[in-house]
Amino acid sequence: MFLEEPGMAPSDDNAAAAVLSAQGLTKHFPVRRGLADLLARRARVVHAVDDVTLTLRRGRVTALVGESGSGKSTVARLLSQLYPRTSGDIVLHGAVTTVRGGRAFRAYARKVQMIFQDPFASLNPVHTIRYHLTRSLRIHGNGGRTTAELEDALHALLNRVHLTPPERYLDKFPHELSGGQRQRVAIARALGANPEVLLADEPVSMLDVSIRLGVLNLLRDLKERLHLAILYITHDIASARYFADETLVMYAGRMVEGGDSETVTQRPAHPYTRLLIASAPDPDTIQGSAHEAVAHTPEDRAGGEPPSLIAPPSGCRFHPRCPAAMARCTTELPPRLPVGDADGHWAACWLYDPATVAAPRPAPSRPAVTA
Ligand SMILES: Nc1ncnc2c1ncn2[C@@H]1O[C@H](COP(=O)(O)OP(=O)(O)OP(=O)(O)O)[C@@H](O)[C@H]1O
Repeated sequence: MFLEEPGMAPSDDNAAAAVLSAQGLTKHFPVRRGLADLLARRARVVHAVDDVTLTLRRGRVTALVGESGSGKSTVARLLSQLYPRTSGDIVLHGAVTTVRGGRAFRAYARKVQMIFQDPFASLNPVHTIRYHLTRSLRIHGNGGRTTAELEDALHALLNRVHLTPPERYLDKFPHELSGGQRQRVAIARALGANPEVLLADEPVSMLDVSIRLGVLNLLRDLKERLHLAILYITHDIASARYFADETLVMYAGRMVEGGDSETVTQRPAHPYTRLLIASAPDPDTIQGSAHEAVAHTPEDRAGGEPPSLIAPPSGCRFHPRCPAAMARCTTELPPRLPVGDADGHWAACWLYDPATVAAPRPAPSRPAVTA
């Protein structure tokens, strides 16, 4: 059997073991030069991802949350080594790993698999489910030596994603399945590699609301049974609370907050995380307020547009939209600062600098309206 049997609970130590991490991961995309650029002899770049550090652990889901264009998909593509990085390290089981196609990429992909947002586009319409899964099993050396072993492996994959009985699905074409079933096939195909890491880029955002929960529950089941390390990319912070152990928040290419999901979603510290939550209310009200200078008002929710990533704001990239911005936010990049007493909760925000806390409260940069 190439997949681990269910019911093998990992020890706490194993559950927390780091599998894949990013350290200072940075990706700048070159911008095609126009006449003005040529005359000025300048080469501009899109700062899609800057200095992202995160760790994916065995048997844990890490959510990466942020609005459209914040760099989430680029992080996933960097971690899957589909894109070369501008700088920073990707560390797999303690070793810095750089692969550029060929055999090394295949060996890497055996451990790190990606699931894409669109199950309609990710499966080839002219091939059956059997073809897609057989290909994955064979490429990764998990197809067995005989036809019977291959058939067993195919059945195991479909059982694993709860498409049962497998024979009902194996010879179907993608268009004969629903969106949720297709996404399950895409997940099964990823599992054909017997990976340790799943990078799931908005895996449910294109599915009907009614079937999203089923697919998230399946991913959770895989995390628990196969002890997968899962990166769950979403713009829906409420689903991160439900599904992820840890939540990381990105804004304009940078990580701005992180911690266990319950803390980040219920006691958000960074003004941007508060804005995200205010604009996508959780059914349970958000309790507590780490800093009362940030008002939850409709004005705050509507507060402006994400910045240009070609010329991102200096200092904290959120400062032009931030209701609590101070002078230093416009020039100094805030480091990760610990927040409150929840273990591991941090925010890249000067509000949590002990020097700021000790100083007299600054006036907000724009009028705060009391709700
Ligand atoms: N291949 C590319 N070339 C140039 N710019 C790119 C490329 N891919 C992404 N970008 C830019 O990088 C920034 C981050 O994009 P990315 O797709 O990673 O964000 P995202 O948070 O995943 O957004 P979405 O939820 O809409 O997918 C955006 O400004 C985007 O336009």
